[in-house]
This record gives sequence, C-alpha cells and structure tokens, in this order.
Amino acid sequence: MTTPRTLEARALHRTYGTRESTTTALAGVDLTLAAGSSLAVTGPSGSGKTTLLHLLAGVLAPTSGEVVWDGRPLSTMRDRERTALRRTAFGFVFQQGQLLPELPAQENVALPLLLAGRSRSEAVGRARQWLTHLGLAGMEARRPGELSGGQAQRVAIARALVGAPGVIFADEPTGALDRGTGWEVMRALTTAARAQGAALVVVTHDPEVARWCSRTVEMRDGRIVRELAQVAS
Ligand SMILES: Nc1ncnc2c1ncn2[C@@H]1O[C@H](COP(=O)(O)OP(=O)(O)OP(=O)(O)O)[C@@H](O)[C@H]1O
Repeated sequence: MTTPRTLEARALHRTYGTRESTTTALAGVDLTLAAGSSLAVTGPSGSGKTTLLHLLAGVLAPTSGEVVWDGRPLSTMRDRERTALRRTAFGFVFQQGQLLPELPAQENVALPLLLAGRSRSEAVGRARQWLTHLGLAGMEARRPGELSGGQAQRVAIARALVGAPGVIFADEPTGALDRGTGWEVMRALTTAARAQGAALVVVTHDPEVARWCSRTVEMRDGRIVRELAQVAS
C-alpha cells in the first residue's frame, strides 16, 4: 500500500539509444518521498541524476519499473492525464531561463493558474502573496531582466509553488548563482516547500546545497550508492 501524497520509485531502469548502442542511465532505483520531506540527489556527471528527476516527474517513461504518485502508477495514466498531473501536482525549478522575459514577475507567477483556468483576480492575488512570502514585495512589476539572479530564482520558486503542488522538482536551482545567493535561494525553496507541505527533490553537484535537504542520496552509474539523513538547516 502507498500512503497518499507519497511519490514512490520502484526498481526504475532507463536506457537510451538503440539495441546496437545502449547507455544505461538508471540501473534499478527505489525511493520513497513523503509529503513535506526533501531529498537531494547528488553524484558525478553522467550518474543519472537528471534522468531520475525526469522519470519521477513523468517527463520521461522508465524502460522498466514504476513511478507511483498518490497511490497511482504513472504508467496507467493517459498522456493527457500525465500532462495535467505535471501542471497541477508537480512544480519545477530549473537552473535559469524559465521565466518569460517579456512578462512582469507577477504575471510570470500567475501564469500556471491562468493556464489552469483560474480567474485573473485569484491568479494575481495568489501570485502577489507568494512574491511577498519570498521577500519580493514591491518587485511585482519588474521583468526578469530587471531582477538579480537570486531574485529571479525566487520568482521561479513562487511560480513553482503557486498552484499548491505536492512535489517540487529542482534541477541545479543554484547552479547559476554565487554561493551566498545560492544559500538564500535554498533557504527560500526549502522553507516555502515545507510551508506548502510539498515534497522537494533537488538535483545538485554541491554538498552545501544538499545540506538543506532532510535526506541525500548519492548516485553512481545509475544506482544509489549511499544515503544520508541530516537535520535540515
Ligand atoms: N537523451 C539521451 N540520449 C542518450 N544518452 C543519454 C541521454 N540523456 C542522458 N544520457 C546518458 O545517460 C547517462 C545519465 O545522464 P544524466 O543526464 O541523467 O546524468 P546526470 O547525473 O544528470 O549528469 P550531469 O550532472 O552531467 O547533468 C549519461 O551517461 C548520459 O550520457
């Protein structure tokens, strides 16, 4: 039995390429991520971190194994349902470049709600609340190019959270930032995810970033080779 709002990976395998030339990116990964918990995925380049994130988020399908969200295997959902799940139950934060440059911060954050058919007043109201919550009150009208890297990442975090997702996926969220700004962004990300009761998965090369999460798994050659639990900062 799976607990509700839990994300589970069962014996995940993923290969790329053709029968003649195959790369095994994941070679059997099992994971359970409860609501409100946070997981850092670390490991060297090519160890399978991004592939794991994409499988957990239903962006890519496993070659074998299963991802189960809220008791439901993603493989049993139709494409349209999986797309809807990615829009409503999951939020995404990338390294950079995910904000629409021509839209003010407030519109960038409101966009997922508008696309989901919410009224403009509700979408903008919730966007403004999240921007305030992330320390960006007064910056609602600025376009991404008028914000610092750390401020732009906090807008991206607000956008990932505005739809009240169950899981936030972050791929190298501090990769384009200096150390101090990265620290602020990780604090904002982990605090906001916890406030929302969302689980958080962070792919990172940086042990300092991983330390913000309650658990860290280290990957090598498509497998989890080590797991650490820590008291989140
Ligand atoms: N689309 C693809 N086609 C073929 N091989 C791929 C593809 N994507 C990833 N791979 C291979 O799968 C393996 C795992 O890649 P993945 O991107 O998941 O690793 P990673 O740990 O995220 O790496 P990095 O830290 O460099 O981003 C690597 O050997 C990579 O070359």
